[in-house]
Amino acid sequence: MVGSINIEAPSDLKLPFIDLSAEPDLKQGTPRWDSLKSQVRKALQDYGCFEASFDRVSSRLRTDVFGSLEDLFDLPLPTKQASFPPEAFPQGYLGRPPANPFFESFGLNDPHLLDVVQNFSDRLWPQGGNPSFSKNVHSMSKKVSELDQIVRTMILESFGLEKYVDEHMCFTNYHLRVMKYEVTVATSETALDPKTGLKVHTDKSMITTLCQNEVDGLELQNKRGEWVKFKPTSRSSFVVLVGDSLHAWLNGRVHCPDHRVWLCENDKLRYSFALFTRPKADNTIKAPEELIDEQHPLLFKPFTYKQLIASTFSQASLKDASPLLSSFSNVQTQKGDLS
Ligand SMILES: O=C(O)CCC(=O)C(=O)O
Ligand SMILES: [Fe+2]
Repeated sequence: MVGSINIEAPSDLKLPFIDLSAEPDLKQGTPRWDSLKSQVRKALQDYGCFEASFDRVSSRLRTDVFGSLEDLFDLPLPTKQASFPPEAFPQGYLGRPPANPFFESFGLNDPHLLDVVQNFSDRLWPQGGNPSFSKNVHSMSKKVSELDQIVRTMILESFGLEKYVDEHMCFTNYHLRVMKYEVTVATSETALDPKTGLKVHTDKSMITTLCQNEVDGLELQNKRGEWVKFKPTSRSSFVVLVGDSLHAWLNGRVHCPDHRVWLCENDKLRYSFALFTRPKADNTIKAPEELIDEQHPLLFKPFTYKQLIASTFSQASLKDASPLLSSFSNVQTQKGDLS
């Protein structure tokens, strides 16, 4: 929820760092798995997020993905705009919000499926697509979806909810958003802070898994209200964060962090890649009975993801947010809105 924004907050706090590398042997039931799942639970209770190292994504793939994103955003504006019809929203080119002309993004559903990414690339590069773009973005999305599934399995196990793991995996789908942030000097016409990136928001997803090029800027608020600047421990890591849907499904057991992007390096472009694990639109988010008792009364009446998005939309301040941001990111969802 939006609190007062303390820009001068101490910046020496770090996100918890959890090594989810496959080696040595990341298997359910091993002592390493059990120790990692406790770390994940603790991080999500305190911060609602953590930095994950995940060696299934090589540094080569990561470099290639960000190269592909540069190719994508460098396409001529009419090509980007014509790539998807407006009714495909939130897929395709999402433009530059009037309130923040230094930010642009694309969306794509099911990016872990190769034919979906190939179709996207055929639309953007009509002369034969862009095979390396498709290969890189598909491969990254697939591996990040594996990271999401490891994390969700750990979360459910850590709350004694292992019987719901299969159901949980079928309950959701994936949406990719890729973003470019330009840093520029504010002018009197734009009256924007030059460091504006992305306003404070919570994600509506279950889980969001993020990575960025070498330009930092993400800041997150822990449960004590302290802002933590994300300063990666490893340049090849990911940020895993809890969205409103998981917060509600776990009946408030984990923190759902407000976060924003606040650019500090004035001469560099920032690119980010975010895989949102979202409930399917008509699925009902209802906390399992194991998490409801006298000490933990039900916090949210059951709601569908579609209702969550609609409720967010209805509160949107459309004058200063793009349709994308107002529907998916930049408007807060108070507990009461869902009840
Ligand atoms: O670019 C980033 O690092 C964060 C993006 C984000 O918070 C979002 O798209 O919801
Ligand atoms: Fe976000």
